[in-house]
Amino acid sequence: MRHSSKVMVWSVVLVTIVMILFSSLFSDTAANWSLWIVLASVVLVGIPHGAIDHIMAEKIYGLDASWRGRALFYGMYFGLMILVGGLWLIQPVLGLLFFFAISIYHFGQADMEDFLTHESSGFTWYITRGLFIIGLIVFSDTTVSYPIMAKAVNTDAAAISHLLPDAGVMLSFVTVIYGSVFFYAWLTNRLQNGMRFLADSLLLTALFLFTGPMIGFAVYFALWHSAGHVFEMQRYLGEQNEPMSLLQFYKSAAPFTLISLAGLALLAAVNHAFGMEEQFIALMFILISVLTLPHMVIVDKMYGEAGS
Ligand SMILES: CC1=C(/C=C/C(C)=C/C=C/C(C)=C/C=O)C(C)(C)CCC1
Ligand SMILES: [Fe+2]
Repeated sequence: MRHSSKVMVWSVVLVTIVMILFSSLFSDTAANWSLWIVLASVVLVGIPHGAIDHIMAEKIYGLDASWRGRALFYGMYFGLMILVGGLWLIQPVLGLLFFFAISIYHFGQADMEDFLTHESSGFTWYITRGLFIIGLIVFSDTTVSYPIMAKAVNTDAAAISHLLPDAGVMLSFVTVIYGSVFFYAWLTNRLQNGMRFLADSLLLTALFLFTGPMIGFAVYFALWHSAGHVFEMQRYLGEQNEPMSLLQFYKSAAPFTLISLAGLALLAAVNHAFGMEEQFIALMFILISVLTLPHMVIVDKMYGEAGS
């Protein structure tokens, strides 16, 4: 997690601990609220963090404000969205696997920004970190995660649990891989802020084990991934002598956030009309995946440019 100040870091720790206590002490209420907590995370921070991609792209690719520059960006962005949407339509299982693959890379890349020394090239560490996060999301409570994944690929949860090894085995497996790979990274001086990385990993593990995939994801996505990302973009723009305040960030993010939310509302309305409320989270899941690929491409370029 990269955050701009100590106060931010401690606020994230505090919120995480409060959510862990809330889920443990009031587990029924937490379960009832979890969909709303995910929605709040996605709407208030998750979608806005991707909704300034057009501004980032302008800087990163040096696109000018000409029609040609704009057409290039939106053509690329929507083209990639349609590609992912098409994959979901034609081969939902591949759509799901592809989404997990890009989530692993994208989550891992953003998370490791603060913890890798400059000499180490990132890919292995990104993938290891991302695998751990997705492992926690998928296997921390499969009674919650499997039905959502099943809906997205038109099957039932039993089929998924039949296909995959036991969740406890999978969790231990990803934890052992994560632990050993990063122990090696630490031994070979590829890790910096090692103690903070350890604390960060333990806190995230506790978060998912105590709160499950929904609240765990909501907290991670808003406070680790998206907030960290916003600070990273602020740093990048600051280096380009174009500092961006938080208010400016939300203003710039407003148009595409609202368009995405309108899309989500449309999906919800169509679903409601067909009496398929429980599909909603699966649809939101697919919507996020469609938005993630172009976003990932731009963010990857940003990290490459920042040269970290
Ligand atoms: C499996 C699973 C989930 C996974 C969500 C993922 C994988 C989101 C990735 C988002 C990305 C990469 C955003 C980029 O900025 C949910 C919805 C928490 C619900 C429980 C089951
Ligand atoms: Fe992101």
